[in-house]
Amino acid sequence: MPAADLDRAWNAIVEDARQRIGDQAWDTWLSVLRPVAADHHELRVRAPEHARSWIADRLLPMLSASATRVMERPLEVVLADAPAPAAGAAGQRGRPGARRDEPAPPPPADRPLTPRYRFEEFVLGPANRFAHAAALTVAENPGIAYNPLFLCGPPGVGKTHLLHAVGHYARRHHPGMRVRYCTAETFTNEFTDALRKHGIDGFKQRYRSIDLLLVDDVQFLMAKKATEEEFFHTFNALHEAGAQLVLTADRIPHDLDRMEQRLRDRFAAGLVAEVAPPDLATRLMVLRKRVTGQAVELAEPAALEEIARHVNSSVRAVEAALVRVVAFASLTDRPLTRGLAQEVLDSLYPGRDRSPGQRRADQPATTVEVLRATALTFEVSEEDLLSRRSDKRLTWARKLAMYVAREETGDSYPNLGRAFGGRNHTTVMNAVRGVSAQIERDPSAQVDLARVRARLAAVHETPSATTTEPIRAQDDRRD
Ligand SMILES: Nc1ncnc2c1ncn2[C@@H]1O[C@H](COP(=O)(O)OP(=O)(O)OP(=O)(O)O)[C@@H](O)[C@H]1O
Repeated sequence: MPAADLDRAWNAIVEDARQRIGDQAWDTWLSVLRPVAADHHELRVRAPEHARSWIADRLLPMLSASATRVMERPLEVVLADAPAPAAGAAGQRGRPGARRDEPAPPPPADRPLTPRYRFEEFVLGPANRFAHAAALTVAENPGIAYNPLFLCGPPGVGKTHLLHAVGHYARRHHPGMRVRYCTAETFTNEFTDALRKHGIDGFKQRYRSIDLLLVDDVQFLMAKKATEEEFFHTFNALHEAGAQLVLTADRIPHDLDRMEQRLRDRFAAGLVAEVAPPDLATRLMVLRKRVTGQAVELAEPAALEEIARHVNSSVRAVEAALVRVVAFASLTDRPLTRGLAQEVLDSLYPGRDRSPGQRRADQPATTVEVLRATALTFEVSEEDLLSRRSDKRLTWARKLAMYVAREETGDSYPNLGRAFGGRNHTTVMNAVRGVSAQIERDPSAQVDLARVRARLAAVHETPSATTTEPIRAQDDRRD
């Protein structure tokens, strides 16, 4: 086939494949494969040396299907013969774009376990007792009791805490055990990177030569076909070798609806333990524990009750409310009383204590309302918030809006990404985590948050109230 025809055919095949597989990992490879020749039955492509076997197993069958569709005849896509290694390069990995004398990068460092996330720090209650018992049993008898253990529930109820606790316990009580903690997002990024840069073998070695694998937020694997498939093989290899897997997700395996059935089945085959939002007594216990740990001066112990009653969605929300109340007391130099807690929380969560009907159904706000409230607070337009403009003040306003939208709507990161101008879910997730950390340590961030919330209350109660005076936000903006 002449070169021009070959290129045209190849572009059409790649386009067909891209539309069907739509996955970052495969997309990476589609862009580095090069067609070299074709006859009536075969189209030969050149692939980077270090990933030939992976491509042959995973990608070529799909490309052959696309080729057959596009060319309207059976056409198999195969690998062209590998070029002979250049003199002096024997044994080196052929990373695309890498200089020959450049050493392969070191494998990514393990994600550390958070020191505080231990069983001893975990407050028990009816909503988490079962999950806690299951996690402890697995930590005591890894690979024997329940495998995998699948912890699931809404945000902020302690799934990550329990996951890390299993890791801490295993490191302390089973010396020599190889433990690895990662998020599903890290797994995805490392996998994509391994494919693109330094070879899949090192990646497999890192994830398969361990005894305990702890993976957070596996819902992020959904709809990423190549990564899902790699995770499936990792899962099987570890399981067959008797290694323990502990996974967390924001829903039960059955509801991971955009994930392959075989992976959902694997997840559900061990023990599924749900964690629910904490009851009042647990919330109060968490607050007491945090206050003791931080030597906070309480003028009235009932202040904690006020916080526990006011905030009931998750332990994370309870902890954040405590931080805000303590910060307010110290900034205004006032004693930490029940009245002060009520005052602060009323401004942060306005309307929560009113009777239904007084406020517009007392329902959570929508993302559109959050955008409007943030735009008014920061005196920018909603288009600016959705745009790619990245000056410091606007970026902070955008991140804050993402954080409030996540808190208010509980919507998924991908959905929020779409609502915020078609951004990637990772951008939203990083923004939410960044803002969450920022408001823990920075009083002016708390003030900004309170102002957006106050504006949101007005926007929410009076949907047309978009022309009210903007509330000025703090001037020292964060990144
Ligand atoms: N029962 C508990 N006892 C003590 N602290 C808790 C408890 N549950 C949650 N926490 C604390 O609440 C915060 C949020 O918990 P964690 O990150 O584990 O939630 P999560 O369920 O994994 O949330 P996400 O799904 O958003 O990742 C952490 O600071 C954690 O230590």
